[in-house]
Amino acid sequence: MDKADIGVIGLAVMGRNLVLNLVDNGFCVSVYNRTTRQERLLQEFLEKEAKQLVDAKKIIGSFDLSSFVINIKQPRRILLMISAGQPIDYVVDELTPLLDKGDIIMDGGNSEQSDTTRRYRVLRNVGLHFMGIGVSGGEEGARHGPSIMPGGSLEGWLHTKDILQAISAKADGKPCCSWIGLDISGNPTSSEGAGHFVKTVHNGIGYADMQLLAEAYHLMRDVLNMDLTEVAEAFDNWNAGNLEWRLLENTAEILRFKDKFGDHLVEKIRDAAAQKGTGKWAVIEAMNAGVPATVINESVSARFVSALKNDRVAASTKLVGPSHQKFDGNLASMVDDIRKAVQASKIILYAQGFMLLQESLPRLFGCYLNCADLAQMWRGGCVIRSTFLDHVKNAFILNPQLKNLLMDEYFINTLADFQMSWRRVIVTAINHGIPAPAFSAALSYYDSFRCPRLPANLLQAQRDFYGAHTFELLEQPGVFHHNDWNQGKPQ
Ligand SMILES: NC(=O)C1=CN([C@@H]2O[C@H](COP(=O)(O)OP(=O)(O)OC[C@H]3O[C@@H](n4cnc5c(N)ncnc54)[C@H](OP(=O)(O)O)[C@@H]3O)[C@@H](O)[C@H]2O)C=CC1
Ligand SMILES: O=C(CO)[C@H](O)[C@H](O)COP(=O)(O)O
Repeated sequence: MDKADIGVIGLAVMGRNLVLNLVDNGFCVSVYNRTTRQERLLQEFLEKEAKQLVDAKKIIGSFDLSSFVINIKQPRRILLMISAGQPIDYVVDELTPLLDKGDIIMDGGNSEQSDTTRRYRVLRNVGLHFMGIGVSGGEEGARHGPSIMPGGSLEGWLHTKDILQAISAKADGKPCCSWIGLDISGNPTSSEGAGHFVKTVHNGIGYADMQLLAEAYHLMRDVLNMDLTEVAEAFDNWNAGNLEWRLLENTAEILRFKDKFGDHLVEKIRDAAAQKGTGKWAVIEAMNAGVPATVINESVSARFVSALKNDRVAASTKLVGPSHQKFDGNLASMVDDIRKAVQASKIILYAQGFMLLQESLPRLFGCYLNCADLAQMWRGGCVIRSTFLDHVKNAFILNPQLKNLLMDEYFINTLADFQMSWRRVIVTAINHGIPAPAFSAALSYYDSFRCPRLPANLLQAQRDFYGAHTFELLEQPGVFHHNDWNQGKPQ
């Protein structure tokens, strides 16, 4: 029997679909799932999904790790699609003695960038190439073409590029998978945990994309009193307009979905959002980097607040909001204002996300990012894909040194056009006592960023008052002063 081109460990939702995708693309795959559920999962996979393939012989199942390894061509390319965290260390520890120098291990899960950097370094010392590759697109993406964000060992990439680009999504005929990590001259370089960091920020952006649509739905349902089918229609119209956005399309489908009782299922789902950690990691890194990623921050916090379901229900009987008012404006024009609030907030979100990436890659991994290439990578396959990314890509093509997307002409003009709608939406939300944390955080950032004189002079004076932390004068930047604010009086 021919040896496999690649091995995949982990046959849950992502792993099994990636295997099918690999076979569709002509690759022969060695597959393995660990002991506990191994027999059932592997047997089930081999007998059901794999059998339906035209070329089922291209899947070689193994019930032990050493046969799995022996069945792969050298240098071996092994993709881990298992739960992030300790399982990766367990499997890497088991695999390492079975491998030869020059073999490649790719972690396709949602691992934390610092873990990936640690594993990359340990494995490099024993002659193995480790790559952290962010994979996005869920089940459908894995099956038909995900967005893939590979980082880590450059040599590993040279041996896996053809496979990863073949199975990735394509946008405008180009693969949504290219190397993360450039040196100062723009040449590819090894990048430790950079691929997983990019995936983390991608997920943070995903949390905020979802939150913006959730806020739009909340306002339409509870202020505009729209039926969910009408909300779905509005989302479809936005999607058909200039906001072609997969999440919008999926959200409209969710809103329209009725259960066997003829009720909208979404209204029966407990309003307490879960999270596995990637959004939070993005916020933590933004804090470490000193980059204001306020829209992601509010989106992560909104999930935390939602999870306080019992406390919120109790508070709702005690804490008072504005008295109920009927919306007396023009419904169609408020729906359009909400669309513009979503789009304007999205611009702020992506400006913050790209700033976080540009600031963090050199600091954390000693490498740089081609932002236009990344926008292309996110253009297909992944959960945040939308035509909006074309504008992001164009902005970075026009100016590869662009530090903040808000300084791009297209975004300057769009924000100028949309800002009054955005303000009206937030005022309406406030007057009706409806939370709009992501819309509001985005607008506050916009107003702060365009404000030439913030009240931070007072913060500096306060710091100096209580802690002699010093301040600069407008006329003497770089020179630090301390003032005796209470002029010797005891405090
Ligand atoms: N689901 C999604 O939409 C997406 C998921 N991801 C990421 O991809 C990875 C895989 O996700 P998904 O397919 O959903 O599966 P899960 O995250 O549910 O992981 C299940 C797989 O991990 C294996 N596993 C768990 N613990 C161990 C261990 N200690 N040793 C060996 N194997 C172990 C399981 O084996 P067993 O069957 O024996 O329990 C199973 O194959 C995760 O990191 C996830 O965050 C990325 C993008 C999208
Ligand atoms: O990685 C993913 C998509 O690319 C995950 O599906 C998604 O982000 C899950 O995250 P959470 O459970 O925190 O909402």
